[in-house]
Order: sequence, then C-alpha cells, then structure tokens
Amino acid sequence: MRGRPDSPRPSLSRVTASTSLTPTTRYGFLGPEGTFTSMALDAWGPSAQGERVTFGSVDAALTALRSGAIDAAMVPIENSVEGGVSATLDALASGDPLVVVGEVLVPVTFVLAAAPGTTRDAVRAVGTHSHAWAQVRGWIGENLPDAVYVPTLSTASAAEALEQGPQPFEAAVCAPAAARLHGLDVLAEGIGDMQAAVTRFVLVARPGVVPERTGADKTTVVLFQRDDHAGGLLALLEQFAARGINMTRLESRPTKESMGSYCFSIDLEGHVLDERVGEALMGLKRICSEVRFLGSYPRADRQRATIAPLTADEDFSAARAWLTGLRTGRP
Ligand SMILES: O=C(O)C(=O)C[C@]1(C(=O)O)C=C[C@@H](O)C=C1
Repeated sequence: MRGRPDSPRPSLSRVTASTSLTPTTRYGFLGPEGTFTSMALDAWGPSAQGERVTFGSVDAALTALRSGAIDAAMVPIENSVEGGVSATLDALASGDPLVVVGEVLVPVTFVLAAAPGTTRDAVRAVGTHSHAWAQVRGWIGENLPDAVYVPTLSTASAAEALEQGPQPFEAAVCAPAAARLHGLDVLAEGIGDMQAAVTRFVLVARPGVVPERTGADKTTVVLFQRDDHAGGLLALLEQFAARGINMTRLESRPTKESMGSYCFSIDLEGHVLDERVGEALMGLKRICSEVRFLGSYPRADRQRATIAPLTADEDFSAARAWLTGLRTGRP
C-alpha cells in the first residue's frame, strides 16, 4: 500500500469492463439525480443506454440487486478523506454473493446551498449525507460554528428537499450540480476540508462473467480467519507478500457475530487470472474459514501492476511444469 499520496488528484475517470451488462441493464444508485453516486454512474459509459433506478440507501440498492429487480448497482466504497464506506463494505461482506465489475473515481467538491434569498446568517441547521458532513466539518466549525447537523439520505436529497419548501434545515451541503438542478443559491463553494477529495465508486453485479484481464486490474476479497491467534493477520498477508502482490486497501470490519471478531476487506493489485493472484487465493482458501471473492476488475486509473521479479505467469507455469515432471517420473 502507498503511504503518502504522491500523485495529483485524478479527473473523473471511468473504466468500462466487458461483462454481461448490456444497453438494457437496469442500474441502481443512491438518488436522487445530482448525488455524487449519480455522477459516478454518468461516468460509467455503458449506463448511458440503460435504465436508471434511484434508491434511498446503498443497502436498498444492493437488496434490489440481489433480488433481481435491477442488474447492477453503483455504490461508494472508499473516500480519500473518510476512508472505507462501512455500509457498502458490510453489505458486500455478507448475504448472497455479489461481485465488483468496475470502478469509477469522482472528485468530490461541496457547496453550501440554500433556497433563493437565504443569507448565510439565516442558516441554523445544515442537511446532508453523513459522509459529506464528515468532509466539511472543519469549514462548518469555522464559518457556521453553531449550525446543527441534520442527516439526510444523500447530498442531493437535501438539495431537492430545499426546493420543495421549508425543512428542518436552511442549507444543504451538496455537489454544485445538485444546487443547480434544484435552483438553489450557492452561499459558499469549495467548502470541503480537503480540496483534493476523491470518492471511489464500484459497479456491483450478481456473479457471472469475470471482466477481462487488462494488466491494470484490482481484485477485492474479504477474509475470515478460522480462529484468533498471534500472527493470524500476518499469515494472511504473507500470502500476498510471498507472491509480490501489492495491496491498495486493507480494512478490518466487525463480523458482528461477537465482540472482537473481525474480518479483513482487501483490495489488491492484479486479476484472479494472474497466476500470482490465483496462487495467493488458494493459499488463503487453505488457511481461512471463508474467502469471499468480490471480483477482479479494471482499475479506473489504468495503472499497471508492477510485477516483482520471479512472480510473472511464466515463472509460476515453469514451476508447475517442474512439479508435474517430478510427479510423473519425468523430471
Ligand atoms: O450523497 C451523495 O451524494 C452520495 O453519492 C454519497 C456519498 C458517500 O456515501 O460517500 C458519496 C460521495 C461523497 O463522499 C459524499 C456522499
């Protein structure tokens, strides 16, 4: 994993994957139009011809996906300021299997917006999504120190509500596009505490076709340990280290079964069709109580994996051919 960021903020970027998704695919997302999630879906090329279905939460979208009511769902999974999106990580770690088929990076810019004519002095309460609130806390603390926070289902639902009439909040924290869409006045722009904030979204589908290997891929897994013992996490990570596999995200999440019981949600560089990734997954399958495979998919930044010496596909094939020779008496 990388320590400090050393690359500039990405522009909105997408990757389309060759999957079973077609122009008639029904895409679910956290609505209404104007959310950052809707922008992620806009950036997902093939969605242009599909049907767009809005939901009030990530859980509702994933439940609809599992039931077959929609074919794919765009959900936030990671934010450069707030870290992993727990609602998404937890919903993917349990229940009927779902897989990630692609990812989109969306730069996140917030405005403070209100019904026309509202002044900043009149703002006593602010409505927005909890993740957005966490990203503007510093600005609010300095500029509206007495403002009360009112949680809403999304940033755009706060903006939409203000257009409809008086609410328990006078202003919304939302994307500039949502303020425009709902005819709101922008009272302040660029109010995010980190100007370079980016949210990573993933397109999730029911298991089917695995997106093609591109050489610039990620694989997401959730690992459940058999038991709690000293060095348990190290044993899991060794499976990656021994095969030269870099991780891009590692988080522990409670399994919710008992106090102190955690699983590990991991993104790694590479595709399940890469020999080194396949071998690592087999190693994990041996030592974990469950390895939940959440998909291999093209990276949004198209950054190719660095293949460490002696971990290329040919190195694994040569070693396997050698073992076959030994086993068949023809070394
Ligand atoms: O409310 C929205 O606009 C969303 O798309 C949700 C969401 C999130 O869940 O993190 C997406 C991106 C931003 O980081 C803030 C909120």
